[in-house]
Amino acid sequence: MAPIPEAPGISETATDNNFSNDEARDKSRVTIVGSGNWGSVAAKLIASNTLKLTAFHDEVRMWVYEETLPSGEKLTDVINKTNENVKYLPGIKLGKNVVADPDIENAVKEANMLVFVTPHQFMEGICKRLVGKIKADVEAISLIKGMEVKPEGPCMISSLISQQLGVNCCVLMGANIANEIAVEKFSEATIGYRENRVTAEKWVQLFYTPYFSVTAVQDVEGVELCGTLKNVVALGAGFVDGLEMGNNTKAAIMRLGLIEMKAFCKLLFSSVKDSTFFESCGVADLITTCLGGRNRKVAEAFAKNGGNRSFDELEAEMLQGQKLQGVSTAREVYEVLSHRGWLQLFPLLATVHEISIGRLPPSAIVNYNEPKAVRGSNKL
Ligand SMILES: NC(=O)C1=CN([C@@H]2O[C@H](COP(=O)(O)OP(=O)(O)OC[C@H]3O[C@@H](n4cnc5c(N)ncnc54)[C@H](O)[C@@H]3O)[C@@H](O)[C@H]2O)C=CC1
Ligand SMILES: O=C(CO)COP(=O)(O)O
Repeated sequence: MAPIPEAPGISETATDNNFSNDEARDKSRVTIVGSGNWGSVAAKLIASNTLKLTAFHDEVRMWVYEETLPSGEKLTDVINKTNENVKYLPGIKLGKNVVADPDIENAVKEANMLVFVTPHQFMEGICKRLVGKIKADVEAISLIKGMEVKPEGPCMISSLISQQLGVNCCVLMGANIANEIAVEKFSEATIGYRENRVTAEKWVQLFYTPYFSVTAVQDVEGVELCGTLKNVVALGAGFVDGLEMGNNTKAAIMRLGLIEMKAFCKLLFSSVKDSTFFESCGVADLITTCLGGRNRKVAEAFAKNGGNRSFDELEAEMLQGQKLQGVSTAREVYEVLSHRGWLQLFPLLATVHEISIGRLPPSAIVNYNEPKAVRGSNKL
């Protein structure tokens, strides 16, 4: 699939004030559900484009899971006063057209386009709260890296959104460490869409900037599973760093991880395309997360402490409210592997989970005496 031409209409510069009532009614309203580190950067990207593009209302609403700051002020009030998310993205102006809203129902009720970007463990509850509260023809996109495991099998977050809310849901994943994009360092991203290319093009328009290059591919499952699984491999990379095993070992983990990611994707969804692994959502996200992500960082500390301090404890201490996705994803992937009798086929993904729950020591990430991981992964 050829990339969609870069951000059609990106140079248009009209604002809401230039339009008649009819034209204003045709414009899409965007709401972001989530306001963490990546959620806030997504707000900045989108808000810079809604000001420029005639297809969108200027205002971008951002639902904030309300909390009280040490100063005693509400986070939402501070964001609206300073135009900064002082807790999750300090020092970065979001754009004056971003409005923080602690009331989720109010935040979504006028939206035509919903951008979901919360840690994946909160999405089931959020979807339940949104049933019957959104417009009938809403388009959604998920930036969330993770999945749920139900008795009937794994459920990707985009499917959860589609099923619970009855909406079409694209995904956007990629080598996107939020703090780097926040300071406008160049990154690429991949949008996965199911059938509607026109909608995918609208999402490309909404996100694209000269420093954020977005390509759309027709492979929702492949894009979303790559973004989800690389967080598990990144824990493995972090264990290697914590044990000071060096770059060659880390490269081996990334290579074996990519093989298992691809095999897992294809076993779950035969439609997943080989080419997706070469998009930003595939190999590039794997590399950046294994080099500079939060999952890597906390896993490094876990291994340095010999597995004696839990991930929950380290997450709370090191991330100040930001959330890891890899540990719960490793558990969810492990559940799928055990349930389907695939544990032997995915030694790296399985071992990461067993280390993270303390069943194996961090050094098991490369078990030289019993090189099962290497043999098993190469068979896939
Ligand atoms: N930060 C990054 O560099 C990137 C993150 N992502 C993905 O984006 C998703 C969201 O991550 P971030 O925006 O970084 O979030 P984060 O980890 O920075 O922040 C945690 C967020 O969860 C909220 N929260 C806490 N308790 C909650 C509850 N009970 N219900 C609802 N929300 C609650 C907090 O208010 C905060 O907004 C994740 O799936 C992550 O993997 C994807 C690409 C890059
Ligand atoms: O998904 C990410 C980069 O694309 C961020 O990964 P971490 O959550 O490990 O920081």
